[in-house]
Amino acid sequence: MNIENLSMREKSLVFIGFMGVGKTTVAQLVAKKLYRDFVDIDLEIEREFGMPTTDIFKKIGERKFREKEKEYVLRYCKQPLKVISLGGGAFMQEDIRNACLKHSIVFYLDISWDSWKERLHMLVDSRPVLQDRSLEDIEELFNARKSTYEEHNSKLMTDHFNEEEVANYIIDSVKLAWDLHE
Ligand SMILES: Nc1ncnc2c1ncn2[C@@H]1O[C@H](COP(=O)(O)OP(=O)(O)OP(=O)(O)O)[C@@H](O)[C@H]1O
Ligand SMILES: O=C(O)C1=C[C@@H](O)[C@@H](O)[C@H](O)C1
Ligand SMILES: [Mg+2]
Repeated sequence: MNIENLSMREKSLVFIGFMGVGKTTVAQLVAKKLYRDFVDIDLEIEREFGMPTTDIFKKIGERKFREKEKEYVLRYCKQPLKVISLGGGAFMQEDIRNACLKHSIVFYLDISWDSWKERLHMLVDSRPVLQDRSLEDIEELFNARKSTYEEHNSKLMTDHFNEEEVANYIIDSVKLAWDLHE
């Protein structure tokens, strides 16, 4: 497969955004509705190491996690017909951004800080980056990452939509893009 020549319809869909915004949940739904393979980069890394992300960070280190993250994203984003959810920090790596923007269609799921902080209690145990940080520090990280996520092909503010509504919106906008580029 010549990856340089993927058509708009063949390109994989990649979800980016802050941790807990719903990338994994929505990507899984979108994959199902479009009959595509779903790939979650965090899950791929966890499978390889045989342990949850929190343990990978503790026992092997964030650096190795980030290397693996890059390896998996660069591999999958070039393949056709996948729906891929990235980890919340993946897009901070320039090589990942460049590869995704070149080979796939990048959807940025955004959320306001006020809505996001209501989810913190559900996330903290499984997201090592949130552990041992004050709410102020987390808000700073949330704001600091925003400008990097702004390098996308399409964006949705998800505050007032449930998972199903977000997935349906994405599918409608993907279909529109396919039609426009035909
Ligand atoms: N639109 C939504 N409205 C309300 N809750 C949502 C929505 N989307 C996802 N959630 C919930 O938020 C939590 C986090 O979602 P999810 O794991 O999909 O986030 P994520 O973006 O993949 O995070 P990470 O970057 O850490 O992988 C889940 O409990 C999920 O059910
Ligand atoms: O935002 C982040 O830096 C992270 C988000 C998660 O998806 C995982 O990739 C990991 O916990 C790091
Ligand atoms: Mg996820």
